[in-house]
Amino acid sequence: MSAPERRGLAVVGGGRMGEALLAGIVRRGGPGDVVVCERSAERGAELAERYGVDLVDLPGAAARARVVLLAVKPQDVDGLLGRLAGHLDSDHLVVSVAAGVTTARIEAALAPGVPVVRVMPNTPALVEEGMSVLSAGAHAADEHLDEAERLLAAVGRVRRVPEAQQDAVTALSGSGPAYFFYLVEAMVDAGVALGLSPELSTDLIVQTALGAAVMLRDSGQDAQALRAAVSSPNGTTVAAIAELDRHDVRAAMAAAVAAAHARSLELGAPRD
Ligand SMILES: NC(=O)C1=CN([C@@H]2O[C@H](COP(=O)(O)OP(=O)(O)OC[C@H]3O[C@@H](n4cnc5c(N)ncnc54)[C@H](O)[C@@H]3O)[C@@H](O)[C@H]2O)C=CC1
Ligand SMILES: O=C(O)[C@@H]1CCC=N1
Repeated sequence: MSAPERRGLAVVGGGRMGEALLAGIVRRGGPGDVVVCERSAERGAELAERYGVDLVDLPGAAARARVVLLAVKPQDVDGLLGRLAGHLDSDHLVVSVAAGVTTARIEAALAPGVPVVRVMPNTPALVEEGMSVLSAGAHAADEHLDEAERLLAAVGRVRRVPEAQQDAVTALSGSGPAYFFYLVEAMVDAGVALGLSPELSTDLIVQTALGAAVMLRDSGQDAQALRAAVSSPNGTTVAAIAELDRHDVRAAMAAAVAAAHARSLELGAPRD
């Protein structure tokens, strides 16, 4: 008997990241061949209704989809694979976004030869400004990377790295949106402390963040040059940056990224 013709995509795990990817992919290509599988029945029903996709169980996900995208927490990956493995074969493509979890660990839980691609996306995928970084597992050929790239390209930019770099990528672009949100929280609070309303302070900072990001992307100048252009001699910006240096904000950022990297490695360590 020949293998069944499978098409489409199953998103397994419809939490914050699963939904961000689902939303972007459906917005681009429509709900067509997309299904969702979610442990929480209530959450699953909410996603099915919101995006017009079918809600399926794990066997249903494997039966309907060629690409099975795992978006559960790293701690839940092993349990999930234990229930899913028997339904997957080498005609599937497994795409995992779980931080830290290596392709070798996923492959070990699956039938021999099932291709696995590890991806580190980020939540701006929700607004089609995601950064997704792909690595091939042992059985993933270029065609599998191309397929994963086409999928993720619907929600933003895509790059490829050797898997050894994925924990560093996770610490930078995976967690990175949170670092910018943290800065925005601090800047809005600082504006409020100076007497601005929270609404005005937020508006000023969000537009400033957006403008700065577009300049970083489009101006052809690097961050240091752009910062120099804001910093009038003996002016306000120089006074502000001196305070950031005095509080060693660069060292704090380096320590934060190193902590995220270490945690990604920890999450990837095989379970007992
Ligand atoms: N949140 C983020 O910014 C990013 C998250 N990731 C990765 O994405 C994965 C998910 O993270 P979040 O969405 O933040 O977590 P989350 O906790 O919001 O979502 C996980 C979802 O998976 C569901 N789930 C758990 N076991 C399941 C199973 N056996 N079958 C079906 N559904 C199941 C849960 O009910 C939950 O809705 C993690 O591995 C994380 O490392 C990667 C990049 C960025
Ligand atoms: O915080 C986490 O573990 C996930 C992975 C990268 C962003 N969120």
